[in-house]
Amino acid sequence: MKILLIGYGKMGQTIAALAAERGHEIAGIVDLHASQLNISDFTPATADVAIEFTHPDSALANITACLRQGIPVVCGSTGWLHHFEEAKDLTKELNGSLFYASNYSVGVNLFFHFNEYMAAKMHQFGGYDVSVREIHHTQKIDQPSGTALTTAEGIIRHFPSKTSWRNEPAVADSELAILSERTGDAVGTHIVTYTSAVDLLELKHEAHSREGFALGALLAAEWLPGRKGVFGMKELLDL
Ligand SMILES: NC(=O)C1=CN([C@@H]2O[C@H](COP(=O)(O)OP(=O)(O)OC[C@H]3O[C@@H](n4cnc5c(N)ncnc54)[C@H](OP(=O)(O)O)[C@@H]3O)[C@@H](O)[C@H]2O)C=CC1
Ligand SMILES: O=C(O)C1=N[C@H](C(=O)O)C[C@H](O)C1
Repeated sequence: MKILLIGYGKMGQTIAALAAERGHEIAGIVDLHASQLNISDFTPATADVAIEFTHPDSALANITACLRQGIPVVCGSTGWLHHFEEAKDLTKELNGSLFYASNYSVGVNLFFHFNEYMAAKMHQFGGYDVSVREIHHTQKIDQPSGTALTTAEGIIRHFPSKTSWRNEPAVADSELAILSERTGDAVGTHIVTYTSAVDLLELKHEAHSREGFALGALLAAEWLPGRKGVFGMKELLDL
């Protein structure tokens, strides 16, 4: 497959290396400083699919440009989801193909699945409070992480005494605290903690490298072409 890489930072470079191992060709690289190319230089004849990992402020514009060029796009950038409805509407209007995941790691998507199951069970038995903690490298721009937000949304859907989240210790019982920590080059850790008067239960995912994210993004890129609409890891992994 010919893959257009948009963003050639930590993720773009990890994906490029793994794409080569999987026999793919890099059709081109679009990056703020590492390349002079633009998305408008590419068409479906020159790129089968684009993979976008850039910045919260550029994700929507990059997705829009790919959709306008008719190139299916796999987006991994986080921190832009307040624009997700616009991206969905444009995908529909242009009969395009968009894949989005706040986290492409297969392990994290299993974590999301177990998180929802656990929230429902913990609420059913009662007596527990719940919080979310995420730990990332100091270069990370958005806070809380996209993965922590997906986790929080999963809890709020299944644990009805939490109705909103707050990115600091909770003030009201109905608030789900998401605590964010930035340290060194931590790749990404997410922990859900339930505490009661008598015990503590935790669900934790810790990424050891970026290769799990890169593999998931490539699996999505291999799966997306030929499918029209907006998709995510639940469809890809049949979770
Ligand atoms: N969904 C997932 O599984 C994962 C998501 N992410 C998310 O992916 C994004 C990128 O992460 P990461 O690779 O670690 O970040 P980096 O900062 O290492 O890389 C981002 C790259 O994008 C470039 N860039 C910035 N703006 C644009 C633009 N408008 N067009 C093209 N390129 C641009 C940057 O250039 P320059 O450095 O010159 O500014 C940089 O090379 C983040 O939002 C992060 O949260 C990360 C890991 C996994
Ligand atoms: O910026 C990162 O590094 C990561 N971002 C994603 C997020 O915001 O959840 C996924 C992963 O945790 C790494």
